[in-house]
Amino acid sequence: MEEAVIELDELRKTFVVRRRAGRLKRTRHEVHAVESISFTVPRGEMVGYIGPNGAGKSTTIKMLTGILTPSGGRVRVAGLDPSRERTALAQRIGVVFGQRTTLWWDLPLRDSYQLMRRMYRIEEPRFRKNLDRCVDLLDLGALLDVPVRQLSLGQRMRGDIAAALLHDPEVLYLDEPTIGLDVISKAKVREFLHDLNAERGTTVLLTTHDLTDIEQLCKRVMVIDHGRLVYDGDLGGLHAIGESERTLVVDFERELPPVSVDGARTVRTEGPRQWLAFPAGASAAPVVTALAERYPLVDLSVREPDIEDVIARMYAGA
Ligand SMILES: Nc1ncnc2c1ncn2[C@@H]1O[C@H](COP(=O)(O)OP(=O)(O)OP(=O)(O)O)[C@@H](O)[C@H]1O
Repeated sequence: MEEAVIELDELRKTFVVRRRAGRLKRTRHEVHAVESISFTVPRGEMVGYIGPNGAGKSTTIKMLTGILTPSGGRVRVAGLDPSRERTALAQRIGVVFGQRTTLWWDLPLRDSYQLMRRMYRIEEPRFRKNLDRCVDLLDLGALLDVPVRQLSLGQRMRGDIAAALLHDPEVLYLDEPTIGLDVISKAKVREFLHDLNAERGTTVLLTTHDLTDIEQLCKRVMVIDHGRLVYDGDLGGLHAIGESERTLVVDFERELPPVSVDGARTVRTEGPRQWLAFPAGASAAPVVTALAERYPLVDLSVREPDIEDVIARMYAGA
């Protein structure tokens, strides 16, 4: 059997919050952020961990890193109990939060990496090797002497990914690694993660709102909602359950009544622009051909369903 690197067994986290109720009174509420989640991730797998806002994703990741202590259940990462053995675990995992940086704002990237080397006690040859590899594959050469605050979001994200990998972690948690990035930066980050997983066998748990990240990187996706695991399988299966749709955004030469073509339906019109929905599993080509034959097209683009949409449909169909 494949070795499990991440193991969760009926893991729970409840927060107690006190709210003001009147001038002096405070009432006590329990927030069940994670309610009995169980799953395992074998070594070398790259898994998507998705769900709507407030579903419990960050709380799970915080328990996997040891930042938060579970209220119940069991968690093991690389054979360690994260909250009890947090220091030992830190040597085995890497974490990247898209919305925050672990780098020193006023220091050049190079100096941040030196500080990481000391914090993680990485021997010089290993540090050199890993840094050279990241600099090469993430295109960081020209940025090493730039203070972090002067980097663009995409450059900073690449810098953060490198920082998380200098100590050769077996497991990498990525929380929204492509958020706010342009198309080229997204592609660069995805290609790097793909190669990292393929070449080094790093186990990756990826949280994202961008379904294309999952499509391009993960065979397996887990969906969490209201603190519970509601799906564990491949993305195709998720689309099938949710009967999700992609949207063709079409600009015509002039304002038209809602157009009609086989395989798609107009869901919105605004001036010369119309939005046509079609099944996510189908090709856009026949719809585009039919449109081009019958209507004066100026431009078009395809919009992927977002995760909220897929999950909402999953419930609607259930
Ligand atoms: N420290 C805390 N104290 C009280 N409630 C909390 C705390 N942290 C999270 N929560 C609550 O727990 C629930 C799950 O939050 P969590 O941040 O894990 O969701 P998420 O899936 O990561 O959401 P997002 O996609 O918005 O980041 C939410 O209802 C949130 O308000």
